[in-house]
Amino acid sequence: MIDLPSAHPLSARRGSPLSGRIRVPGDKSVSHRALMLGGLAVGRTTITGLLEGEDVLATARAMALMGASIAREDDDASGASVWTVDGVGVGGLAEPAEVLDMGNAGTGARLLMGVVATHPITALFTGDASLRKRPMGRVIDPLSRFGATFLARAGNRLPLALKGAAEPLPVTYRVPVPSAQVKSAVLLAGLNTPGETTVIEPVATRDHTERMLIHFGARLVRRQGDDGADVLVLSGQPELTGGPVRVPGDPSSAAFPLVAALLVPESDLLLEGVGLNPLRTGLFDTLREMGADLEVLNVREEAGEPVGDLRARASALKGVEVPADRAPSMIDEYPILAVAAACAHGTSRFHGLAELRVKESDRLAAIVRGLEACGVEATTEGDTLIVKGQGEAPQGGAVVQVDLDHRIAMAFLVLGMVSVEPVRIDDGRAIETSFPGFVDLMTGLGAHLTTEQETFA
Ligand SMILES: O=C(O)C1=C[C@@H](OP(=O)(O)O)[C@@H](O)[C@H](O)C1
Ligand SMILES: C=C(OP(=O)(O)O)C(=O)O
Repeated sequence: MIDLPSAHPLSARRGSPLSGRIRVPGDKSVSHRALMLGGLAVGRTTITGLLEGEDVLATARAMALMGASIAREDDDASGASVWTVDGVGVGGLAEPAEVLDMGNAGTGARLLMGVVATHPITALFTGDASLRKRPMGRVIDPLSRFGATFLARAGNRLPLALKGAAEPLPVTYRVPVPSAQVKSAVLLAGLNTPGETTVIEPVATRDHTERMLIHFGARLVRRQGDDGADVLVLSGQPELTGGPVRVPGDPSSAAFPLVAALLVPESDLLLEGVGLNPLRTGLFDTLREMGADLEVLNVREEAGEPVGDLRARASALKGVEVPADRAPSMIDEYPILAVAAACAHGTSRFHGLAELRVKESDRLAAIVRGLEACGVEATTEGDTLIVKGQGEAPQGGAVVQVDLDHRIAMAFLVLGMVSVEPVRIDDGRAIETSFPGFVDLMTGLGAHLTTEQETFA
């Protein structure tokens, strides 16, 4: 998306009730990992339902530059994308002859640094203007302990050069911030390291890397440490075996049409095949606490991940208090939760949100700025976000600056679907990173989204 020439403003205003049955695109976290582990496996991995968003395509390009053979096949009978990856085997990555441009993707950049850190190759990493501002010290520190060396811009920012360790040393690392990206970078570095790599995780975060490592045949043991922290022990240099991977619908993407259906009067929406990994479902629990009419149906397991259908019907929501320990299970959902809170009766308080400051944008600041512009009182106290629910439709009538942040973009378009006056975002291009087809999908359900300037009051 960084190559597109000019901004692409979008407006949302009130449309019809949202009804029907939809599938959201594949899970972004699972898609990145499927490409990386498929590329490190022996034999062929066939990925069904891969997210074809910019973030994931950047990972596909990077893995191909290091020797994996990656191809897009015809869609399957249900219309899901099918990709094949012929891997090089753990330790078999080739030095990339070009810079690895990870675009907008923090996950792609940080996890791939983990993979490269224990291969005897040098790779140059960069990204778009958003990714170049994000902190990389959190992976540079543990990956250096394996013997990798880094040359990065001031403040440990991209672009950076990474020289992987020729003779990696096993590491025991206690993750200092609740971050699945940091945990995963260390585990992925442990893959090509002889002996055991140990990650200690005091606060549980999404475990897609662990599940997928086991799915590909790695030996990973999980136990509880004396202080209650999770201890993950990975045996290095396994032979990973390629095979089928089915990517569930992304719960973080499902959140946007789902909250829109709760807020737009008379809506009734079914979202099929949504990933329900318990370390990702904090938003759904929170919305139910707010009074949402939200049902989980037909729960099943696909390729090691729980999946189900979600039915959301328009609901009167009330304010809620969300404790800090729930944040990791819904870390990407606060922008859209804040929009739900803005429409609810009563004040909501969301605690423990420091990590939101280092996402694609400073999301705490972006949420407060956007809500205030739309006539909603919102503020922060330390790492707590406070939103004063209107109990009725917010005023809207603002242009919200997106700063290359897809979740801010989609959240404020949803606000525009219910507010008195339309809401406009200055640039919708970032939506392509995680939710290609968002505008068409929402429009097909009854939402009114347009690029036309004159619809903005
Ligand atoms: O591991 C992952 O796939 C992700 C982890 C989270 O980031 P952090 O690890 O920085 O919390 C999340 O915000 C991101 O969208 C995806
Ligand atoms: C934070 C996100 O992604 P990443 O860190 O991969 O850029 C996100 O998708 O909300």
